Amino acid sequence: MTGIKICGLSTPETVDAAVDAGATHIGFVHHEPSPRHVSLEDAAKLRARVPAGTKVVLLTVKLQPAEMEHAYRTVRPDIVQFHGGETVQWMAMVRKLLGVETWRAVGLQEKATLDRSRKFVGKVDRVLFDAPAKALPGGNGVTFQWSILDGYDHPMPWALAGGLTPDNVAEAIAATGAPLVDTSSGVESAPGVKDVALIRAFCDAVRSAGPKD
Ligand SMILES: O=C(O)c1ccccc1NCC(=O)[C@H](O)[C@H](O)COP(=O)(O)O
Repeated sequence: MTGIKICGLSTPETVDAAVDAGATHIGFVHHEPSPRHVSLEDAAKLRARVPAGTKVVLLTVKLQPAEMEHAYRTVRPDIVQFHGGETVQWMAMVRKLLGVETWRAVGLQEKATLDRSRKFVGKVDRVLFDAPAKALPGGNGVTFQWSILDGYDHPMPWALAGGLTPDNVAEAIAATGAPLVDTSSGVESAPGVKDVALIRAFCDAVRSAGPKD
């Protein structure tokens, strides 16, 4: 089955709705400029609601080493997602020292970026192909040209993000074969305000797209 990450959740009701709808991953954004920002303390409380079968992803943007460790120990996510141009060495160090799964977002505008993303093989556990950063590093609700991924022989686990909605996610899966899809803005009624009906519709649309390898 295609994995589903619902990102930028910030209330108990929407966390529960995403879990009930069948999300495989729940994302918490810890980045103050974002309308989806949650404090580490709130993220820890929300995290406690998530059952063991659903993975918790903590999004961070260029934290200092001590901040990163504090964030990890407070929230205890299953996965840390990097969104701020962190170096390969830094991400590999976090993965090793904290023993946590790590993902790296890659903004895709051209094929050459795909080739450059090969440097993450063996350094992080998954790359998340997203639209290029705008005002925010992520969560901008913008799609990128999925055809950039045509014929690409993925050398490591990956996920698709960027402007995915209940209306376009089945087409995105068919076009790219994404093993895991991620949405944030596409299941919101306003920036930072998640909509339970849209979360359910997104998860249903992914399932309707059928199983993927
Ligand atoms: O969502 C945010 O506000 C955000 C802020 C800072 C760094 C990353 C952020 N989101 C990262 C995600 O994984 C989003 O789900 C991904 O970029 C897709 O977002 P969208 O295009 O809105 O579906």
